[in-house]
Amino acid sequence: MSKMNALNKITIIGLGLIGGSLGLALNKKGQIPALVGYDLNLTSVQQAVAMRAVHWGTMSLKLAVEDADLVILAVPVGQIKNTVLSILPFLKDGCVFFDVGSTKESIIKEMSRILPAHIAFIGGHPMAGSEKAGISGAKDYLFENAIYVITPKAEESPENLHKVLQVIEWLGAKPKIMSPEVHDQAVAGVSHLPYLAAVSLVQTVGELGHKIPDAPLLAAGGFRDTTRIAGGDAVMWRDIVLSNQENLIEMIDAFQKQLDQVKEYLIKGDGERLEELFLSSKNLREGIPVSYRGGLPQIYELLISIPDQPGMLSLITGSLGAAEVNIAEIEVLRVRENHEGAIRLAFQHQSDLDKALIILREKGLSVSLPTA
Ligand SMILES: NC(=O)c1ccc[n+]([C@@H]2O[C@H](COP(=O)([O-])OP(=O)(O)OC[C@H]3O[C@@H](n4cnc5c(N)ncnc54)[C@H](O)[C@@H]3O)[C@@H](O)[C@H]2O)c1
Ligand SMILES: O=C(O)C(=O)C[C@]1(C(=O)O)C=C[C@@H](O)C=C1
Repeated sequence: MSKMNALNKITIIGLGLIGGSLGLALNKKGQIPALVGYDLNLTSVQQAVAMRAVHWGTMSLKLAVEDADLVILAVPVGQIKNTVLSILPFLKDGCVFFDVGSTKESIIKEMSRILPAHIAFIGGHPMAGSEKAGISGAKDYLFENAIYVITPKAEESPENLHKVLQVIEWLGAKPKIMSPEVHDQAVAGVSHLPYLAAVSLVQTVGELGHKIPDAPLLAAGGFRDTTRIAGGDAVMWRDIVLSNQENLIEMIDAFQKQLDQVKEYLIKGDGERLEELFLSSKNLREGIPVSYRGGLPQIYELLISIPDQPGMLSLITGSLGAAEVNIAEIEVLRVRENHEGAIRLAFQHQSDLDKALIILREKGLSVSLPTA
């Protein structure tokens, strides 16, 4: 990067899940002389410094942003405009704003109304996250392999574009340039509708719980997987859905049509059509790239069938631990009394998976690799 384009000071405004994760990843990369954080909440600033998500933090906006080459806005969508207005007086010429907001069209329009010509705004949206709000959930690997959408103006300077592309590269993410309008239509379907569907599912089961108090007790993996995102922050999601109203209403109509279709097949008892629909959905879902796991790095998995007897878990973890095989994730599946259960293990490296296969089979365990 030439001196003119240097990123000597980057400031992150909003040190929550996304701001904290950005800071952790950028700090780990070690390329930025000054990585500074600001948040309305003092505890978040203190935590960010303690976790080394920033080099230093402050509750003074002026100190935070003066001399910054890039200001990353990681606040809820509804806070972006006011935050930008309060920062503007302290910025040096040539500073670039880069946001992470989940919607783009309304933000970009607002920015073109309020920003002077010498301050650039490049819209961004990392397609990775979690339902955990706040810096405690921040992870340095959150954006690895994730798509990072940017929505620059057609006339944006190559120098400014280069700055945000450099940051995306440091995060290990994959940049994708889109128009704000197309981005918002796409995320209405792949991100915002799933959140509303999860909310509606949770509410439906909540109501069922009034009639059958034990029903929520029976909720297993299927319910948990399809509703995880409903645990997200209410204010963040309120801002997101309100800033993508029209696209989302269209998506809700499309979703309702799908539900009506299934309902019609059910009423008619049309097994053939239902099977066709389920098969086509299975195929469509399998067509979604698997190397990308919502921002998590590639992992290598295996499944172990285990008899229902004490000590199985410690046998597995103990024998892998003794061979210094590092387990990244462990999940106990389908364990019912007097039945075989299964354990899923995940590793960060293919070499760990290979070693684990040998060790566990030597212990007489039935180990398999999951199908795609
Ligand atoms: N959570 C996700 O999965 C996800 C993924 C991609 C993008 N985003 C977007 O990232 C942004 C941040 O989301 P998050 O999940 O990190 O939320 P979060 O609640 O974890 O963090 C937001 C942080 O911003 C701070 N904040 C709020 N208003 C502020 C203001 N006016 N000035 C300074 N700090 C302020 C809060 O104190 C908090 O620390 C949102 O715009 C969201 O749409 C979220
Ligand atoms: O929770 C996750 O795994 C996410 O990826 C969060 C998620 C999404 O589901 O689309 C939610 C909102 C964001 O704007 C981007 C990502």
